Amino acid sequence: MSVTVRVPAKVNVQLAVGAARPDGFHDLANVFLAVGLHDEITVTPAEELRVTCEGPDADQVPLDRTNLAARAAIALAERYGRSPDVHVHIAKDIPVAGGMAGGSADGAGALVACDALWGTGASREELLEICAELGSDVPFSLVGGAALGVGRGERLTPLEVGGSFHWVFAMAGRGLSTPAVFREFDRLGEGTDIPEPVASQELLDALAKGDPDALAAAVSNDLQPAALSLFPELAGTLATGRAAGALAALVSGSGPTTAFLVRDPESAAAVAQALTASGTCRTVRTASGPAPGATVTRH
Ligand SMILES: C[C@](O)(CO)[C@H](O)COP(=O)(O)OP(=O)(O)OC[C@H]1O[C@@H](n2ccc(N)nc2=O)[C@H](O)[C@@H]1O
Ligand SMILES: Nc1ncnc2c1ncn2[C@@H]1O[C@H](COP(=O)(O)OP(=O)(O)OP(=O)(O)O)[C@@H](O)[C@H]1O
Repeated sequence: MSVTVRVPAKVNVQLAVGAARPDGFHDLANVFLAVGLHDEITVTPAEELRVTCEGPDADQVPLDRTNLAARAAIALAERYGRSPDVHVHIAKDIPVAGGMAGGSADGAGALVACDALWGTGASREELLEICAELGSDVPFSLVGGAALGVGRGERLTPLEVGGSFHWVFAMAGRGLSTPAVFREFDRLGEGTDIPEPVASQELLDALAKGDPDALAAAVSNDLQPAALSLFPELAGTLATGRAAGALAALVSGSGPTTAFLVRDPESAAAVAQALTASGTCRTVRTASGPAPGATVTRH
């Protein structure tokens, strides 16, 4: 018997970042949109907890107990006083260390899968609490759709979205460490007054209307200057997508994946082709959002 769960990647259509808190984290106004790029997590009863991974980036995924999927299984097992002895298999399509919440997706997926396999009957609130302990992005990977995250990004309010938005994503040749990007944000902001992060009303209205032009005018990412400072070549990728007709071009979360909002699938194909031809990125993918959160696909 095994359970398979499908979990989406995310792009941050707004990422407003406040000053560093005493605990080292930053308060955020984080507007998440789940997009149709997925990891699939399968859990099967086993002699002991073990993790395997397949996919283009599999060699970069830790297979020990630091893997977020393993940590999720352990956290749920501890809460229910049982052993976490499962084989967790990750079919990985979300780029690793790409700013698209790949590890977080696997954490949320393993949690939902183990919950179903073990029949723990945990409430949604309990699962979200465990997600928040695992990482700031993990609760959103569970709920999907679109949501505003405040605090570290873990306190979510679901958002209404009036249509589907089309995106092109350019994956870079190497990853960026999320803590390093936040540290660079702190360094670049030294000596300046950093305002409280707030969600943009224009952006929320654009999402609610499903209006890509209005969304393009409102997207923002306060981590982008820090990501570009650590990875200057991304500027060329952003310029290539803009020149090919993207309505907006931005770094996804902490990067280095770059995200291009486009009007329709035809425009997506043109932008994807230009990015591929430019040789400024490793892989190019198209996807649309919102996409549903962690979903059991086989039980
Ligand atoms: C950049 C984003 O992906 C945007 O959605 C998230 O804010 C990062 O979420 P995540 O990868 O789940 O991050 P966590 O595992 O919670 O934290 C990793 C590290 O990122 C930094 N971090 C993360 C979230 C936050 N609100 N402030 C931070 O400063 C901290 O250095 C932390 O040690
Ligand atoms: N299941 C997992 N998949 C990928 N990386 C994992 C996983 N578990 C732990 N990690 C570790 O987490 C690091 C960050 O990987 P991840 O793919 O989650 O980054 P990310 O997508 O940039 O995250 P975010 O967008 O949430 O900031 C990796 O370099 C790896 O060492």
